[in-house]
Amino acid sequence: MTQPFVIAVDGPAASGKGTIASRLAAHYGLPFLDTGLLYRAVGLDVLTTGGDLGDARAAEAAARALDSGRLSNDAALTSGDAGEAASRVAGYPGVRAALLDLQQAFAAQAGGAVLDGRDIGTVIAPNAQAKLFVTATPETRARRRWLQLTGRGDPITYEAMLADIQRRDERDAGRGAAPMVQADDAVLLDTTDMDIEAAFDAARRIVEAARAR
Ligand SMILES: Nc1ncnc2c1ncn2[C@@H]1O[C@H](COP(=O)(O)OP(=O)(O)OP(=O)(O)O)[C@@H](O)[C@H]1O
Ligand SMILES: Nc1ccn([C@@H]2O[C@H](COP(=O)(O)O)[C@@H](O)[C@H]2O)c(=O)n1
Repeated sequence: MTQPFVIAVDGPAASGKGTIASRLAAHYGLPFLDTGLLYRAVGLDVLTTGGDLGDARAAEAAARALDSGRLSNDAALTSGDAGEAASRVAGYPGVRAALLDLQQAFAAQAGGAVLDGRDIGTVIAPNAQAKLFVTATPETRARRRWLQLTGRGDPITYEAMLADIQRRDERDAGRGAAPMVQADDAVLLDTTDMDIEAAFDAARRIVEAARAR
């Protein structure tokens, strides 16, 4: 890939966007940022310092103080609690503003980048050359996340997982600040009936079509 190339991958929780995005990054030799980890880290920081997720100022302060270098290899960030905390703090415009420069700088790297999240194609990298909106039914996503979490010992039930996914979808799509929405120029990829291999192949074809434009 000779020209800078930005691939924006958005979609709801557990749709498989991170799996697809990291595989696209490896395939094209591009750096990858899972932007959900930023919001998860902020949410966890509020909780671990005894703060209140309902306190926008505390969340904004945590976002401004965030050390993005600590995002990899922190298993706590992938817990269900971190996901719930992330979606709470992600609704605060001050938190989103504090995390904006870091994400836009990542997207602006020479050569390009792959980012996944909720607002990559709409806010962070509106000029991205390839945009995907990855989705699947809530039941499919809940099952995938339930298998993932129970596989590592989390005792959550499928029913609780589905309720969590539905609550998060509503919050992410319904908030005023950078809501989760498919960008007008994003290609919808419904992975409900696809395994990981088929979903990656479909995503790669979408990116190839965008590169050829
Ligand atoms: N097409 C697929 N078929 C079956 N399982 C899948 C598929 N895609 C992803 N998975 C699995 O579903 C789980 C969630 O996938 P992933 O983490 O990629 O979702 P995500 O959309 O990035 O989630 P998050 O909202 O946490 O960012 C993982 O265990 C992953 O291996
Ligand atoms: N660009 C983004 C990325 C994430 N969020 C919020 O964080 C929560 C956790 O994200 P995961 O991708 O790790 O599930 C998510 O529910 C969003 O509320 C965001 O707002 N913008």
